[in-house]
Amino acid sequence: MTNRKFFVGGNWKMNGNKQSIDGIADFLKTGPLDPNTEVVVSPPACYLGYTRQKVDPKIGVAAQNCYKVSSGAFTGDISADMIKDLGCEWVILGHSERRNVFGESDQLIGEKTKYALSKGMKVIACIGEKLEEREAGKTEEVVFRQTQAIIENITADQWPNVVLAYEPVWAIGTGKTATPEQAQEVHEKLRAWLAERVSKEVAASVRIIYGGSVNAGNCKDLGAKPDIDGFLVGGASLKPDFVQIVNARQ
Ligand SMILES: O=C(COP(=O)(O)O)NO
Repeated sequence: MTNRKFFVGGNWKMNGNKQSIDGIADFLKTGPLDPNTEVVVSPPACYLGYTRQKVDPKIGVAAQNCYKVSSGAFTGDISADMIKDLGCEWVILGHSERRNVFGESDQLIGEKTKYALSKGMKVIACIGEKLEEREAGKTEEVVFRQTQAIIENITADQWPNVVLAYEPVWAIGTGKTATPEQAQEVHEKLRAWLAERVSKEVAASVRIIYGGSVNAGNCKDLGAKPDIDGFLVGGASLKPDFVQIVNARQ
């Protein structure tokens, strides 16, 4: 295996309440969690402070989005400064639901990435093709285009604060998980592309994690692939099975 620390994120999306967060905090405390896995959970913005207080300090807390400036007339949005003010250091950017439900462009996601990193945040940057794009043989074209808009906003010293999440849209919330071979193929090609476009060092060190219907039953086979450095888990991160996913490499 590589020297990239295995990384498992739990994207709770627009789900939960204080009582359910208490339950998640409890099963995470019980674990036991593999100490060799970096764990980050991501609640809805209104529960960032509560979650930060409730979960073990060793577990990171991520916002599910943020805007591209520190403050101003942007009703309904939040900034990296506010996320940090709540003691949270991570933010997920470019999730396919932000792209396809809320219309976020590659350019906006790139600007958000630049801003969040400039404020010292750690970023989980999401990419992934739609089913029709895969069926049209455009997976690489789409993934490379999306990643280009992200990497051009990252300076060399900021790369340790970046995790890339490949989340094929057709696998998200559908139960149609990419096979370990399908996911490995994209991760391997993306890493080779990064070696050309950024550097061999960045390509070798950046974590590329997979998201899309990961569960306790498929996480070990996925996690055994050399270029799959972890997961960004949706539905299964709300349940105690999440502990098994965190421990996929054990
Ligand atoms: O969107 C996802 C994946 O969601 P699911 O695990 O529910 O497919 N991660 O950010």
